Amino acid sequence: MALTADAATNVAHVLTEALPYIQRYVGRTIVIKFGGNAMESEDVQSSFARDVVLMKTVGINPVVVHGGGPQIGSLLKALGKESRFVDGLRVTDAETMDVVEMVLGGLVNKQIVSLINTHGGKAVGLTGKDAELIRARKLEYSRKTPEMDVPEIIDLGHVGEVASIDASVIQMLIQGDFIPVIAPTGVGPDGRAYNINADTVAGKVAEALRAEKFMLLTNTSGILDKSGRLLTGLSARQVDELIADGTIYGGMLPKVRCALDAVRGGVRTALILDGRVPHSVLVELFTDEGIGTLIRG
Ligand SMILES: Nc1ncnc2c1ncn2[C@@H]1O[C@H](COP(=O)(O)OP(=O)(O)O)[C@@H](O)[C@H]1O
Ligand SMILES: CC(=O)N[C@@H](CCC(=O)OP(=O)(O)O)C(=O)O
Repeated sequence: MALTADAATNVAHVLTEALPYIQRYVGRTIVIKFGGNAMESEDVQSSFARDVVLMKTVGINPVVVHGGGPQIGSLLKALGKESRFVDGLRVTDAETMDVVEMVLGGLVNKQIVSLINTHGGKAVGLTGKDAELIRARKLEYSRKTPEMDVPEIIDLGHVGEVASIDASVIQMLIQGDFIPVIAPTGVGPDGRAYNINADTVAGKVAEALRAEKFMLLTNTSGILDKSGRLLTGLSARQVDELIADGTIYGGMLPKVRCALDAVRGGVRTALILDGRVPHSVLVELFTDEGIGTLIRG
């Protein structure tokens, strides 16, 4: 059945609105962090994969870094192990580290790779161990509240921080028209695996690639204020205030911190947006309105 004249005008409007954005982003790299919470529905995974393939098809270079926190939690639970978090970071003993590698590098990574390929893309899955893409060291974690005289040191086990990113393998894949899909596990100097927060890895990858845009897809419409309203744009100072008064907490902490680091490290824009909304990546990239919270340096 043919479109009505009104519907045809709407379709034409959407397509032409996208043109200047496509022209702006052609040849540029966009790093997308796909969070474990956002990826829980099959529809969302599928629409995400289509968006990524569409980007690549029009000449943009998407690089995917995924999470998988809830998926790690489910397997740990099935194995009778409890998950414990400190400020959004999973306390990772040796057994947990094995599960993290299995779930992130195996299950979740291959699921995303396979979906992108089903939609006509050429995705290649990597962990930090592949070509030593993500070199890591143990994260020495400490925190201090106003009531404490000295900072409290907390041993998070096999949790790492990024020492360096070797972007050469990613660049090679981009040039070969592949879509890199990266799991956030790092490798230490002794070959040991480290569990790194996926937001942190994605931010460092975006910096190393000097990405045009860094998009963090999560399970809220962006950063919300105390009454649940979306904050559409935040400066570094506003972020500090929202952390200090407890509005930003838990899993949102690594997200805002790495978004800030990324924009300070040369990424043009960082955004936190709702990955549960189908095609949120395309709406953000190709429409005048955009969605989510924009983080400024
Ligand atoms: N100010 C805030 N606005 C929105 N979400 C927040 C805020 N502070 C904390 N959060 C929490 O952060 C969560 C997102 O982080 P996380 O669960 O780690 O997601 P992901 O799996 O996508 O990385 C939200 O679901 C919410 O519970
Ligand atoms: C150290 C640490 O906390 N690592 C995370 C890695 C996965 C992740 O970050 O996944 P999401 O993006 O889905 O939360 C974890 O073990 O859950």
